[in-house]
Amino acid sequence: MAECATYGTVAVLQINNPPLNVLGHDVRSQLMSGLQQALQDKAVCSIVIMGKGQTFTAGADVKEFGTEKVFWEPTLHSLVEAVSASTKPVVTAIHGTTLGGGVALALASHYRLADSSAKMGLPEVQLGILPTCGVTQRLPRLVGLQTAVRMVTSGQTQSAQQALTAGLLDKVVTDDLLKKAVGFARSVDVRGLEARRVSSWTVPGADRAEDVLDAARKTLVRRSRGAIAPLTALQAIQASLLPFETGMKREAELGRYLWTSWQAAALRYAFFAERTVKRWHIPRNKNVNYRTAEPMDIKSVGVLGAGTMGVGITISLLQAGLKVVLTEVNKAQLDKAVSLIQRSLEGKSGGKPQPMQLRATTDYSQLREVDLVIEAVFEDLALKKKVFQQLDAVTNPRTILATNTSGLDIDQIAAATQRPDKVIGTHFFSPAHVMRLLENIYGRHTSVETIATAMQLGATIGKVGVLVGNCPGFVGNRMKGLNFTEAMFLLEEGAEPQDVDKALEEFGFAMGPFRVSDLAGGDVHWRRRIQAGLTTEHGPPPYTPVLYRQGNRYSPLADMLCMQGRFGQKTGAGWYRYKSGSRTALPDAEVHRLIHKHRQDHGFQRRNISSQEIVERCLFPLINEGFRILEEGLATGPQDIDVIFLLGFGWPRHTGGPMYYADKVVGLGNLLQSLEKYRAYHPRSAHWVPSSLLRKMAAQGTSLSIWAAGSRL
Ligand SMILES: CC(C)(COP(=O)(O)OP(=O)(O)OC[C@H]1O[C@@H](n2cnc3c(N)ncnc32)[C@H](O)[C@@H]1OP(=O)(O)O)[C@@H](O)C(=O)NCCC(=O)NCCSC(=O)/C=C/CCCCCCCCCCCCC(=O)O
Repeated sequence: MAECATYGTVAVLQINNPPLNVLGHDVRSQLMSGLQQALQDKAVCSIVIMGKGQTFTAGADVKEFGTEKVFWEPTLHSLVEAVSASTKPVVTAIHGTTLGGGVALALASHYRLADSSAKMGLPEVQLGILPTCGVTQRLPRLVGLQTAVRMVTSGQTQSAQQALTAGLLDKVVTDDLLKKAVGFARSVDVRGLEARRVSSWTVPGADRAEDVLDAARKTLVRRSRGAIAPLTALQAIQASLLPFETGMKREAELGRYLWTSWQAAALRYAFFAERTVKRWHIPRNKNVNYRTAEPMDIKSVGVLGAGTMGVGITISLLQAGLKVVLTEVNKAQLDKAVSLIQRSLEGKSGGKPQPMQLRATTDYSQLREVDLVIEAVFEDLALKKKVFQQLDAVTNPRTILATNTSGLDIDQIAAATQRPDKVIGTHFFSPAHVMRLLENIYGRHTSVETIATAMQLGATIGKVGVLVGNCPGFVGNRMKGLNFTEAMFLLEEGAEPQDVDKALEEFGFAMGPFRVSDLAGGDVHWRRRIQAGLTTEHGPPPYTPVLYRQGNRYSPLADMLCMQGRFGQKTGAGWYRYKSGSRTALPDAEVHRLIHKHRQDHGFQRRNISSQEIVERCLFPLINEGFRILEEGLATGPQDIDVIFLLGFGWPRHTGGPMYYADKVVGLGNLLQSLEKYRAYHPRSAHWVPSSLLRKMAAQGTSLSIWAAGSRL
């Protein structure tokens, strides 16, 4: 856990708790006793604290957070204070990615050394808590308010060089950190120790503090969208302007407030959910799971289609060091894509992709030898089936064929080939090189090897792969679609697009559904509705009631906009209007007139609709659908659904995701009651009928977390 050794007059305490040296209770205990021994040993003049293996330490053990263990002595706080109070100089030697509590230990030490490849960060606000243990008090004294605010409130990591420039490190070294740290520790003089205690320093630039803090507060109010940790952390940093002990008390007070908040619990859940989804199984056949599966080795990938998605996918693959054959029948489109890809990679790595790594071609037969193909052509079932037939003919029979469809039937696409076991959905989210989610969809015949390979590919390219079953829209779009459906009903009943967007943005989404629709392009879903027979390019299908389709209430408002060519930002008009070259959504009188006339034509009585009703009506049907998805065995567990929404649809992370939010914030009983209430008002919408799983769980008074713990392997 922690090993102690002496090198002449230097005692070295090395954390050894693989894989990430997290500071659980055992590690803390051993570090504390190592420190005490070193302090008592007359032969020891200085002390080095460092880590073995991958990293110095990834910080506190987050698995302890929900338990009492975090308060067992020595707590992290006691350990950090013991380091700070040491009567012999302590040098912390950092390597790997050092986070949270690791930075707290470094700040309390008297000297800080790092390997040149090290990174340092304070991700606590991402877990809904504060960097306590004196970090908010020592860091500003060391690096100034501005850098401290940036590090603490963003949670982003700094490179060793950046940390050195900021004053966080005393020295950056290359190679043999142990030897260099011991050499450094030998050179430091105990007589200078008092001056090295950061707690005795004052914050540099304190005269400009108000300006810095005001500017940070304004930015954070806008950015945090309801998350309380960043603004609370700012208050703790502000307290660093007070005497050290007073600031420490304030830090502890604010730390306790966040520690017990529901948002901290939700963010902790989100942290582990992202890691849990890699432990997938197929609910209807638990023998098919991550343990029994062996992925194929993927070295080269073909990408078919060089549109926006194809380009983003290609960038992700190249960045991970895979060979890519980008295929597109339209030469001009292909050339444009290659130049976009090169520009994007130059910006990131300072170098063009190696010519060997990216081959661009208009010739399908060049895909013959790749290990896996990702098809990213236009979202049209007939076209995809034709493309898969061609791919089946030209590629090696062992090649996996993946489709980037966002909701079409995987089984129908697979049926166009002679290798349905090697066909899978790999649904990337736009922009594909930025968004971290990869929704992987297995069909009826997809083999376990194919599933494992798609999941492995996700990890290789730095995405979080979530495995789901095949149904229209899969998990993400199937649930998300209901949110938009209700949003339009709200317009019919009296809300304006900006009212709906504002309510959901206040809930924590970066953008409400109408702004998202304008950004993505309303035509995408319009075409899908046309394909599904819900509408036509000229209005409702013949003999179809305007407000009722396929057994459910239907709003034609989005179709009406599309029929006018209002597809959103790209056409300068959608649910809002846009000035040329601008992305700012401006309310549009024409849209208001269209909605108003529609209300009059169909006898809707306009009424005031509260933000609460908007949020509930947009989110509760979506959550109810999540329960149906679990019931139908289309997702391994609620974590999978939550991760899809957190990483793919901008669901506010501090609420944990739709299923967590329903379970722990709304409460399943309350959710059921609300669904029943809205169902009574809106009997023609099947999405208000509560799922039987929800009913059962609400009746039993059980929770999704208990259900998930029992079902996950
Ligand atoms: C970048 C990483 C470090 C590594 O990434 P990667 O290599 O891809 O590995 P992963 O797959 O992510 O992780 C591998 C497994 O390790 C698990 N893991 C990772 N980090 C932790 C962790 N910190 N704790 C536990 N487990 C961890 C992960 O789940 C994987 O497990 P598995 O394979 O799935 O089983 C990456 O991992 C990463 O970014 N990790 C994040 C680490 C992090 O967030 N660190 C900061 C933790 S918070 C902290 O350190 C805070 C310290 C100060 C407060 C301490 C709390 C005290 C109680 C407060 C009481 C109230 C206040 C009172 C005030 C007072 O008195 O002071």
